[in-house]
Amino acid sequence: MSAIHLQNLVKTFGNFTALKTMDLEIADGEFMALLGPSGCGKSTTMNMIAGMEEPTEGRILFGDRDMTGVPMGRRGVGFVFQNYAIFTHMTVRQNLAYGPRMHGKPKAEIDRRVGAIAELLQLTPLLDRRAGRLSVNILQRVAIGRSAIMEPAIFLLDEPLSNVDAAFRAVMRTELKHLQREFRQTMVYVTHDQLEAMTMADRIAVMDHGVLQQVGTPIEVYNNPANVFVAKFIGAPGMNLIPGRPAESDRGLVVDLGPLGVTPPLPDHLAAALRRSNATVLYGFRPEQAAIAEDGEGLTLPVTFVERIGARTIVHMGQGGSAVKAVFDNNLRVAVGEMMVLAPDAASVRIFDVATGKAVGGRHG
Ligand SMILES: Nc1ncnc2c1ncn2[C@@H]1O[C@H](COP(=O)(O)OP(=O)(O)OP(=O)(O)O)[C@@H](O)[C@H]1O
Repeated sequence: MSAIHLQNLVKTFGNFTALKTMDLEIADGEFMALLGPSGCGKSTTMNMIAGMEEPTEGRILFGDRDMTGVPMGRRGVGFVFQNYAIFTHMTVRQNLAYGPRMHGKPKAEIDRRVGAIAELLQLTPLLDRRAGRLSVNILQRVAIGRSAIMEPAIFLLDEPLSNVDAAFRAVMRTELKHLQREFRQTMVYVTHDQLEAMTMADRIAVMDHGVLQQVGTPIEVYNNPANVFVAKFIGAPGMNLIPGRPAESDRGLVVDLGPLGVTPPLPDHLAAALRRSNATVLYGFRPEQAAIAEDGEGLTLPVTFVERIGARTIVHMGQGGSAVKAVFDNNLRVAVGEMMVLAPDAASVRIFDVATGKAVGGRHG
């Protein structure tokens, strides 16, 4: 039985539909990220799970219990928002102890829980400091601790790291994952940051414009995006997508990319799927999954920009409206204006139908 089951949820505000039929099952103990750009309906979904909003249509089940219409306070969920809610006149210890105290827990139990959660979130040295004097980073950590200390079976976090600085965010990604494993919680985590989703989540629900686009493990959504939106949104940089037409060659089916040349032959399953249609397609490959073609056979493009980011070099290429990026290590010597011949890794190539935006050829290995 799933811990949370969203059944055909719809949410409208007046005549605006923020969520168009969301159907999602979250397993017990699973870390599920709701990922998508601003305004895609992530928070609306989360607020309905928490009980802050009621769905216009559909049901929300926790286990086999229908929670639709049950007030927030009786759903037994922990909730952490982007903007931490902390009592600034209290110490960190008093903030952490607040929930268990309100629930009438015995002092020894409160002390034990405060000690454990402070240790987990590295707050032990700060326990007797007044919250009002602490940095935003630490306050968000206290806010997470204050919710986590209630040991909720379902823990909802809505962009909890968006106000903290980058270095601290990296630390917190590890700590939150650790926290979730420690307490074996079902965690639903809203973010627009694919790095957060990719590094922490067991599965990711990718959303756009109020529509669930794909649900899968981080590696599934990276390797096998269901459509063009997911292909572009996941990955940094996102997948290269070049318009072209399938064409027969003496070596098998290829894609004619116009001024960029002709691709290497497609793997059999893609060729078979494409032969059935005469569609215009997008030829997709990840910037990390292409090499410089030593034999000179591949997509030929002029270099327009070279970005050197520590260990990686991102080479931007472009011609006739097609922009392509490729990622190499930092040993690459290349200059703007040079022609580059790229050979995408055949097994990683993905094809999308231009008309529907959907991946062609089903799932890949
Ligand atoms: N109470 C409301 N009344 C009217 N429109 C709303 C309301 N709440 C949300 N919306 C609209 O619904 C859409 C989805 O909002 P939601 O907050 O769920 O998006 P989001 O994916 O969480 O984005 P963000 O990260 O920007 O919060 C947005 O267009 C938003 O303006």
